[in-house]
Amino acid sequence: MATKTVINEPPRDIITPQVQASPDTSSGPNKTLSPTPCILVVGMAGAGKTTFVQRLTAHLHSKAAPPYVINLDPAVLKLPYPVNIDIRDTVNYKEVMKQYGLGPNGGIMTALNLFSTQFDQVLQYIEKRANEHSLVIFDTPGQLEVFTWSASGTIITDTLGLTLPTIVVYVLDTSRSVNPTTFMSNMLNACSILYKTTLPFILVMNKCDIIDNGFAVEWMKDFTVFRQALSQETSFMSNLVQSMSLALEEFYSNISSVGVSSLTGAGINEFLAAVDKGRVEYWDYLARRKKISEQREREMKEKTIDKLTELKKQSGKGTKLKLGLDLAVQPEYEYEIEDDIYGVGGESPDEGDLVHDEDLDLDES
Ligand SMILES: Nc1nc2c(ncn2[C@@H]2O[C@H](COP(=O)(O)OP(=O)(O)OP(=O)(O)O)[C@@H](O)[C@H]2O)c(=O)[nH]1
Repeated sequence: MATKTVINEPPRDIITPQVQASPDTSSGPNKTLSPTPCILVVGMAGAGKTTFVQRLTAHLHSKAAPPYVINLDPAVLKLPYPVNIDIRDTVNYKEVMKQYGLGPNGGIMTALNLFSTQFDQVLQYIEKRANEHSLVIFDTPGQLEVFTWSASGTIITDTLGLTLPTIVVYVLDTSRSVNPTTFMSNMLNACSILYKTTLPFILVMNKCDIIDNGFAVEWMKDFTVFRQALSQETSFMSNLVQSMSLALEEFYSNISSVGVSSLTGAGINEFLAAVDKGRVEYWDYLARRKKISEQREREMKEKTIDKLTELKKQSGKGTKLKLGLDLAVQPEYEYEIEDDIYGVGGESPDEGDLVHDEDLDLDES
C-alpha cells in the first residue's frame, strides 16, 4: 500500500522591500560550504512545472531530505506545495497592474523586477538554510519569456549562477510534442536558454504517463529518424525545421534529458541523478565564467593602455600646437602660385589655391 507523507507548511522567510547594496558575488560559491544545488524550473505554460515541483518536493520530504522552495510566480492563485519564500508575500501583482496601468504579463514582469531588487535577501536566506535542505527549487512564472528574457530573470539567473551550484531545468510537455514541428520549437526555446545562461541543463520530458518519451529521445539521437517523422508533415515549415534540427545536434550533446511523470512520480530518481551530474558540471561552468571575465578584464586593461598611449601621443602633439597658439604664432601660409597661371606679379590666388601648413607634412620640431 502506498504511504502518504504529510508535509507541514514551513515557517515562511519573508523578503522585505528595502534599499540594499547589490549582492556580493565576487567570492563565488564555496565548494565545501555551499554544496546544496539550486534548480531553476522553467518551461512553457502548462508544461507541468508546478506539478513537477510538487512531485519533487513530496519525494524529497518522503526521503527526509526536504528542499527549500521559492515561488517566483506572482500570479499563481494556489500553490500545491509548501514554500519557504513566496514572491506574493513581497509584491502584490494585482496592485502593480493597477498602479502602473499594466496588463497581466506586464504586471508579472514588473512584479518580478521589483522582487529581483531584493534578491540579495533571498541569497542570504538560502545560505542560512543550506544545511537543512537537500535542494533549492525555484518555480518560475507560466509565461516562459517573462522569466528567461527579462532583465529580472537575467539578474536572478546570473546572480544565482555565480553564488550557488545552479542548474536550469526545462520542463517539456511530452504529450504535446509528438508533432516534430512543435517538438522543434520547444527545443529551440530550450536551446536559446542554454546558450543564454550556459548553466548545466536538464530537459525534463514530463507527462510520460500519457506517452513514453522514447520517440523524443530517438529524434534527439538520430537525425534521420527525426527527418523521417518530419517527411510526413505537410506543413511548409518542414524544410526550415529540418535545417534547424541539424543546428541542434550540439545542443543535444550538451544536455541531460530524463523522462518523468509528475503525476505518478516515475523518473524522479533519474532526475535526481541528473541533478548530481549537473552539480559536478557546474564547476566547469564557473571555471568558464571566471576565464571569460579574466579575458574581458585583460582586454579592458589592454584597451585602456592603448587609449592612454594614444592620448599621450596626441597630447604631446597638442602641447606643441597649443604652445604655438599661446605664443600667438599665426599659422603660416605658403602660397604655391604657378607663374604660368597667374603670371608674374599676377592676381592674388583664390583661397582654394592656398596650401595651409596644416595640410602639409610639417616638421614640428
Ligand atoms: N497526465 C499528466 N498530467 C500532468 C503532469 N504534470 C502536469 N500535468 C497536468 O498538466 C496541467 C498543467 O500543469 P501545471 O503544473 O499547472 O503546469 P505549469 O507549467 O505549472 O503551468 P503554468 O504555471 O500555468 O504555466 C495540469 O492539469 C496538471 O495536472 C503529468 O506528469 N502527467
